[in-house]
Amino acid sequence: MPLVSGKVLFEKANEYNFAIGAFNFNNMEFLKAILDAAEEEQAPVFIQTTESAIKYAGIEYLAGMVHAVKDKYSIPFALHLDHGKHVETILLAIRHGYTSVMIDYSDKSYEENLKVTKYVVSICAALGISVEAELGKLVSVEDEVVSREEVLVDPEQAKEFVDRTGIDALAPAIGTAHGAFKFKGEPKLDFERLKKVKELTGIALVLHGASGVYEEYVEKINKYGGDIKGAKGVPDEELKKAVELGINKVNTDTDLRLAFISKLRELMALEKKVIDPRKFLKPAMEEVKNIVKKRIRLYGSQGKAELFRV
Ligand SMILES: O=C(CO)COP(=O)(O)O
Ligand SMILES: O=C[C@H](O)COP(=O)(O)O
Ligand SMILES: [Zn+2]
Ligand SMILES: [Zn+2]
Repeated sequence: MPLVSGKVLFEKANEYNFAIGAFNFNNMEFLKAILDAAEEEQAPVFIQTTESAIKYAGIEYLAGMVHAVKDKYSIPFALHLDHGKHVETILLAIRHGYTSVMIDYSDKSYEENLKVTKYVVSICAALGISVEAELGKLVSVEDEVVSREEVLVDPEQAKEFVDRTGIDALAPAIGTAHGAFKFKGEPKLDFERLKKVKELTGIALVLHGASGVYEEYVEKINKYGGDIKGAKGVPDEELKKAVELGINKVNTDTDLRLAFISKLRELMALEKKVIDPRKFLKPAMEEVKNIVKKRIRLYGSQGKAELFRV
């Protein structure tokens, strides 16, 4: 199956109540690991790049690789721009064949977010490209001086935002944060808020900052020379509940990084004579593939490629 619009993925996941994995990549190793894993699981998937990924590799490389390999895969997948902070990047992504974009004006005023998101939707709608936007701020609320009301999504405002912009998917801030240090104390997602947003909008919802930050990787990294003590993520049970309550796309980047780096650190520490990068990168890539498969099963999207073959 060729690249598909994110619209198709969002619609089906919303209709059938499951979540599609969205995984970030910056290079060939991650891209191949993600697509191979999704193919083996027969799961639809979003492969996504941030602006900093584009800065790192160049969009020609990132999009070029995707377009070069797309026909090798039978699963439906979308090439998505993650956290597009500038309209220029949205246009760049469109020119390079991205089939889905996120316009992230969540750190600007509500009115500005509304205006720019609406503009992006007007462009993308004509091209059949899906648009994701974000409301609220992705900070771990417990270590904020500000109150939950100030940083988390306001469900009534979410409804108005969705109605006025015509977006395909919304990322509501419900207490998760990006990176390996999400919570100081107990993980706490605001499920009541999530439920309300779903009830009021009915739209496909996206969970950012969803990585599990699994102990095995954190321990291995610390054991072989790293120092990420105190790293903590979203427990699998919480994530499952979020999916049950209406999350349809789950963004994971940190877990892939942890899987990759833990293997790399281990091998670099143990294999002192090896200088062929592939001897390190191949097992690290396998580790990424394993975590992607595990996450796909957790969201309930394994085998769901079937739904798209009509
Ligand atoms: O939200 C993300 C990318 O947009 C990634 O979140 P994690 O840092 O939890 O993997
Ligand atoms: O927001 C998502 C990422 O986890 C951060 O990615 P980045 O380092 O490519 O900007
Ligand atoms: Zn954001
Ligand atoms: Zn994110």
